[in-house]
Amino acid sequence: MVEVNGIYKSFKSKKSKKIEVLKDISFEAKPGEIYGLLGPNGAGKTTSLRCIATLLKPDKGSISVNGYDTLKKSNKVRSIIGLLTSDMKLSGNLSPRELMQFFGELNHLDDSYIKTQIEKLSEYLGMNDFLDKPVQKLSTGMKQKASIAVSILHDPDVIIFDEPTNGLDILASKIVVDFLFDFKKKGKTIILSTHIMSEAEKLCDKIGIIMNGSLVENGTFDDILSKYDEERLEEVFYKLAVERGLLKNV
Ligand SMILES: Nc1ncnc2c1ncn2[C@@H]1O[C@H](COP(=O)(O)OP(=O)(O)OP(=O)(O)O)[C@@H](O)[C@H]1O
Repeated sequence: MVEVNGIYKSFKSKKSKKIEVLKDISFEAKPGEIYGLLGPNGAGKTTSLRCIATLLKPDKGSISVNGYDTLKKSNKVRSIIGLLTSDMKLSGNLSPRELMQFFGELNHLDDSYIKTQIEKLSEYLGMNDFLDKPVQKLSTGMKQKASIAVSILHDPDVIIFDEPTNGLDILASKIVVDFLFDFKKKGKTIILSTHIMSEAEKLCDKIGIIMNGSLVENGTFDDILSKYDEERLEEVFYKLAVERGLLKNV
């Protein structure tokens, strides 16, 4: 369970000007639920996810993960979550197996547990053919699978995935989508960001639409669609963007 309560976050520009990128963001995601954070480029999706994952500290507000406050119990929170971000780009000579071993050791996991998880995840994500190849020789989809395997090696209860299908072809995307459904069935709490509306419609139980750092909608699809009297989320998104001056009404 993840509860985000009224968080604000600002960064300093080069001229020391304060830029507020998150303004009063609140939402929650429960076990067995996929929550999708949607928004245009620069809206604040990654910043929100980084705050939940304890990589950034909100200026105001609070976040709890399975009841643990992300500021007061950050180590505990890190042990509960699996984080996948676009800046986790894998490179170098290590193979997926070696990377999983390395990150497992870094997280103080038991060696026999690491080995069992490597076998299990490799089978599960279809990585057997490239488990021992250097990451730098892998395709984008293969690298993404390896990143996912690394992020969930410790069998986290909460999964935070920033644009998990970014750059993947339709087949590789399907593997990621199937994996997310499977994890949802296992009762995990999943929060993901995307700007692919169709993906959100297919995957998410609840969504939050974030624009210019504010959560402008938060709820189930049906609730949001009926509120705007639309059949497609895309149309709602355009309406909201026009209202906020992000898109011209043509
Ligand atoms: N470390 C930082 N320092 C200064 N500004 C930052 C920093 N990180 C993010 N920002 C700014 O915060 C805003 C929100 O960025 P964020 O990465 O959260 O957006 P996003 O919704 O994930 O966008 P995208 O879809 O393009 O990935 C942007 O204007 C970005 O330039």
